[in-house]
Amino acid sequence: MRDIKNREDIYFLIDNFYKKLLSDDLVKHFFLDILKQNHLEQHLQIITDFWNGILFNSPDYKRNAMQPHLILNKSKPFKNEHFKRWLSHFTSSIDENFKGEKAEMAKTRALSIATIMEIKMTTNS
Ligand code: HEM
Repeated sequence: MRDIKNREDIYFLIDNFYKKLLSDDLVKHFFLDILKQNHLEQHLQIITDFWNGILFNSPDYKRNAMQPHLILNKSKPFKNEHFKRWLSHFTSSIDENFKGEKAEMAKTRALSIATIMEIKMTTNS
């Protein structure tokens, strides 16, 4: 198995990750608006840009990743079990396909951002 090496690999990873999220009854309700509006492809590209920035310092993602979650949390509360499931799908999507320094970096960063996100949600709601 090889490491994540470019944007194409990240897209492959994210596409795989979202297949797991969208077929999981515990978390799929968060994504229904995206599906309803037919925005899945656009969303996957945004998430790919985000990770391309984290792993390869690409400047393409210039938005605020925290904001849409804080807004969504008001109508669809995020609980610890959702974060745990999100992280487990993210981690398994990586482990099933990639191995190496970037693969480890992605898992570590996902855990730290998810932890911060969860804290922000419980202090803002
Ligand atoms: C329970 C866990 C999570 C769920 C259910 C979730 C769900 C979502 C949903 C539904 C959106 C679209 C929001 C919108 O456009 O209105 C979104 C956007 C996004 N999420 Fe998450 N998310 C979770 C955790 C995370 C974590 C931990 C990260 C980062 C490591 C992350 C990164 C992003 C990014 C970059 C966007 C795009 C924001 C933008 O529009 O610029 N998410 N997420």
